Amino acid sequence: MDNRPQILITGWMPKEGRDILEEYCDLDFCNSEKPLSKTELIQRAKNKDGVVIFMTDTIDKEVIQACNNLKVISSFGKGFDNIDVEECAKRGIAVTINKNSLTEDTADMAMGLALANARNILIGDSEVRKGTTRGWQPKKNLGRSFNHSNLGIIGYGEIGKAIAKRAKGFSMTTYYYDPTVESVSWGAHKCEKLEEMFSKCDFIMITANLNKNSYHLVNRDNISYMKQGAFVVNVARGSIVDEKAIEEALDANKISGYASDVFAFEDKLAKECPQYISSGLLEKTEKTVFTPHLGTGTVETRKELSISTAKGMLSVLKGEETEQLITSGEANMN
Ligand SMILES: O=C(O)[C@H](O)CO
Repeated sequence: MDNRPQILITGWMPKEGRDILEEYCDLDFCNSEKPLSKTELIQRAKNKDGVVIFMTDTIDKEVIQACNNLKVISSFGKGFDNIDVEECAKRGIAVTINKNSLTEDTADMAMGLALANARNILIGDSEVRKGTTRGWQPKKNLGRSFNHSNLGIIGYGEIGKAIAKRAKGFSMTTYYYDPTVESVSWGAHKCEKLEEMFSKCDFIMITANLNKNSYHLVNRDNISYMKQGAFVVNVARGSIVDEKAIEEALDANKISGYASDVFAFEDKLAKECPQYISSGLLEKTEKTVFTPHLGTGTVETRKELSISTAKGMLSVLKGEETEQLITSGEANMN
């Protein structure tokens, strides 16, 4: 790097990553938790060599075309459904993501959501706080066992495998659906068809990338193959499920629960662009558990993400190889 590259960081990012970048680059750091508007984003990114972006930014064709000096976009995360990767590839802009930094915490979150949902942890918490319980009762709030159940994982990448590792500790039998992966790690059984997996599993966990193949992958048709009373857990992207179909399946008692950290309203790819979670889902407090995209929300993981994002960007700027690089919008499901 002859001249110091000019880098925009579009939002707040832990100091550790900024320090790494600052050694080699000049930073324009938006120290804010509120995403930049498209106009502000273009304004600040257009003369930069690199941009660190977050899942709340939309890097579409218009942004990419307006920033014709850009050499690298580094996402502070793993998902890249908010970036027009094909347009980047066409224009020779490198895109880096974080393949491993968030694996373990996201897998923990999936297990936590499943347990909270199936074991009525939030309902119990609410009763204790309201003083509407006498403590132990013989048949009130009975949940379903998580241990020794059948688990189905959609998307068997790093997060899927980290969930399967945890499932072993719960003595679960694990299946996965991922056409791009052949793996027997953690004793998981591959299912060629989603319907086949659905028909076997008590818990379904979604960890796949959102792209045009996985959009509404869990839909009205294939929910009908799910075991009566199954639980669905989503730590990937809201639009991988058809939220309306989930709502109907809960109403019909086809499934017992939906626990999700992610929502269609967050997704740039969502065709229907909902404003928020439907009131129909929100009202089902006994059957649903929701968290506001906290899968990577630990001090440790956010720090690790900042370091790894900075390193990914520097590798590109220095012309070094990095496994963080992605080149096509149709990368596999992991
Ligand atoms: O894809 C990701 O990186 C996460 O969902 C955002 O924290």
